[in-house]
Amino acid sequence: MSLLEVRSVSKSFGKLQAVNGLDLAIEEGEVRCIIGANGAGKTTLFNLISGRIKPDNGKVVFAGKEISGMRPPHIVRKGLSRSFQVSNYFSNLSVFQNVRIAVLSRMRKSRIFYWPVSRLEQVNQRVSKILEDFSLLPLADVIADNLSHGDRRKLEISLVVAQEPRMLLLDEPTAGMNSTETESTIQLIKDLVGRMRLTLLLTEHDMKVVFSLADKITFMHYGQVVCEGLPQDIKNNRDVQEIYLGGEVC
Ligand SMILES: Nc1ncnc2c1ncn2[C@@H]1O[C@H](COP(=O)(O)OP(=O)(O)OP(=O)(O)O)[C@@H](O)[C@H]1O
Repeated sequence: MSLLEVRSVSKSFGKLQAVNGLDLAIEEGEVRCIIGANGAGKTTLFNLISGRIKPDNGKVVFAGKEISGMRPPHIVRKGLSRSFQVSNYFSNLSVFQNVRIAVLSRMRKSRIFYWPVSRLEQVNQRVSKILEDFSLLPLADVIADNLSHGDRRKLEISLVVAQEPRMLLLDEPTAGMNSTETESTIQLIKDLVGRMRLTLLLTEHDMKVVFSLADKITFMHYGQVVCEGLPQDIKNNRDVQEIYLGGEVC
C-alpha cells in the first residue's frame, strides 16, 4: 500500500469542477511534483489532502487510514503536514520564538511554567538544531517580518519540519524567490528529504525546481490527472508540451 492514496476524489465549487475523480498514489520516500496551469486544481487537491476542505466524493487515505473528513490538526498529528503559499508564521515574533512555538505545539504540552529547566533546555536545543539545519541560526533574534523573502520561506518550511512529519506538502516553495534563494531552497529540500527520509508532495511552477527535485511528476489539467511518470518522460510527453510547457524546457 502507498503512503498516500487519493481515491477518485472530486470537489466542485458551484458549477466549477475543480478536482474531478482524481486518483493519486505516493510511495514512502518519494518526491512527487504536481504541475499544471493556473486553475488546474493543484491547491484544491492540497486542501482536500490536508483537510481544509472535504471531498464531495472519494476518499484520501494516509498510512492505511482514511483521513478525508478529519480536521487539519488531526491530520498533522497523523504525520502529514503542509506549508502554504501564504505566510503562516507569527510576524511580530522572532525566528527563534516562532520555531519554539512549533516545537512546543508538536509536543502538545501545556503548563510549561511547571516544567523543569532541563526540559525547557531540551526544547531550546531542538529549536537551535532546526535553525541550524535551515541556516537560520544567525537570524534567531530577528523579527519574522523583517526577514528577506527567501528567509521567510525558509522559516515557514522549518515550522512545518518542527512538526516532525512523515510526509510534507509544499505549495510552491520557491514562489517569489530570486535565483540564488531558489537554488538554496532546492538544496535545502534535497537535504531534508535525505536526512529526514521525508515523503514529499509539492506543487511548483518553476520547471527548474520541478526537474531538480522530483522523482515523479503528475500533470494536472482541469481537475484531472492527464499523465504521470518520470521527469524525462513528462518532459517529452506531447500533451504536457502542448498544454503546459511549450518550448520552456525543451
Ligand atoms: N473556494 C473556492 N471557491 C470557488 N472557486 C474556487 C475556490 N477554490 C478554487 N476555486 C477555483 O477552482 C479552480 C482550481 O483552483 P486551484 O486554486 O485549485 O488551482 P491551482 O492549480 O492551484 O492554480 P494556481 O497554480 O494558480 O495556484 C479555479 O478555477 C479556482 O478559481
